[in-house]
Amino acid sequence: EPKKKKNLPPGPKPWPVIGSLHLLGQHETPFQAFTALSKLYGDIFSITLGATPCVVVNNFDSIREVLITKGAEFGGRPDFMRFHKLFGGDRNNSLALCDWSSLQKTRRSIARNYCSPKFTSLQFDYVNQVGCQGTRVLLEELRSLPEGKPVALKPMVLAACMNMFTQYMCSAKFDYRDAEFKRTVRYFDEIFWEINQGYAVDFLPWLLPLYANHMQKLSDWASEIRKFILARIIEKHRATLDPSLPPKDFTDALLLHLDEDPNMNWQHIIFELEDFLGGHSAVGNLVMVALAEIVKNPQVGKKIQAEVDNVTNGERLPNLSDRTSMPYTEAVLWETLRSASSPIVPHVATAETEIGGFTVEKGTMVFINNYELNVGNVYWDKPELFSPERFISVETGTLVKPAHFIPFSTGKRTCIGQRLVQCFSFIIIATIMQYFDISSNEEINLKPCCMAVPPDCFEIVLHPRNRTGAN
Ligand code: HEM
Repeated sequence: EPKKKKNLPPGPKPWPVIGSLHLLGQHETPFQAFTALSKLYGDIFSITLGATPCVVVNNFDSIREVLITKGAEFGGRPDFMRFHKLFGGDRNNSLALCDWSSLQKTRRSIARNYCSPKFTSLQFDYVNQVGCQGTRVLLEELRSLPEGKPVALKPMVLAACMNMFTQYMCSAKFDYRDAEFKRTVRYFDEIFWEINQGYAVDFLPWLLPLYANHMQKLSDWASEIRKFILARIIEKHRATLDPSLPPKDFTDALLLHLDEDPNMNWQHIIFELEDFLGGHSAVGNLVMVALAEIVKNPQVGKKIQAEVDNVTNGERLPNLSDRTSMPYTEAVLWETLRSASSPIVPHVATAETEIGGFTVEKGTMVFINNYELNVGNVYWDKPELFSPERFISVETGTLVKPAHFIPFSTGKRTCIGQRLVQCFSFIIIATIMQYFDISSNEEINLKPCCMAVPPDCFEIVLHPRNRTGAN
């Protein structure tokens, strides 16, 4: 049988050594550069970055083909040095940065129960309880601050999120003033900011010596975090674990699995827990971006307040059972996810395959241009506006999610934490807005294509609301 001729996607001709990396530098972010290049070369184009062959997919049909129809052929992840540094020298220790494997299948299935609780389950009630408790502590902290002064809200929001995660997954919580806890939350946030940046060194490994200090910092942060988790969380669990009882939390479930499954080792357990606890940084950063949008768009804050006042009658704090009656608040979170447009982790083709009829060779890195899905004129009316109303049906007043809106990706490597994100961020935003009007004395600049704000970011001014009849 004659060999079929390869029909590779069109794209810019690479230069020696750097490939087409310079083209990405012509825009504020690589994803904006991808959109510009797609106008020249089409929705599926190839580009060489350093020496790495890549394909960029820019429209919903081809994105669906990569993530769903052919998800099994695009289950790999890129081999960036930074990823190895963060995970004890091997990125396959990480749930999000590993290649697909049967180990990954096991790890995802242990996590699913805890991180994607069904809405009617006991687990879900527990998420609600933990989220409300954690938010009450945050509220007390915020109410004790001097009124009308700018405050660094981020460390407090992150501490609240971390306590929700440690309480939910490890039955442990910590004082905001506990120095080791504070430091751990800070290191997690440094790492979250870090993995949200793109670096030329990812594609030009020979630059590595120049980044020696930076890489060392990454390893150090990760090992400090590991020490905290071992000393302050795992040791106690191990001492009290009773294998004859059902696991009381995610940590127990992981430890029990260690005894039962020969494919799991001690390293896997620690890293899996670390990965999931790290999810609190994503929630905290999302909350900060949502607060920034509320400051920039004061009418949004007023509408959240009207909704939460109406639902709680000013007599109690909001909780997850209010979500269905608070579509606007929920829509603010969706609109935050849309406008921030956090990148989807690149996938890698594990075999030769095709996208939209174009050949994609084994080992090709595939970038999903979800920036285009989130802000393209083809998909949205006035995409540049922050308008939560776009997610609310005019006829029914309920939430509607367009199929092309996939902030957590889709398919076999879709985000495992999305339910927790939606639950915890809802309670925090609804509660803060119930108690405070917020503003800022500085101009807040948010980076496009990024859900992260820097560890030391903008300050917020909290003005207690005049809520007559409220407690
Ligand atoms: C604002 C918050 C978050 C956003 C926007 C987000 C988004 C995403 C996206 C786009 C992916 C990539 C999926 C793909 O490659 O196709 C992903 C993967 C993942 N996310 Fe999230 N995520 C968030 C928070 C969380 C949290 C809180 C957790 C943990 C509790 C979490 C756990 C994971 C894991 C484990 C993966 C890797 C799945 C795999 O590769 O098999 N995420 N997330």
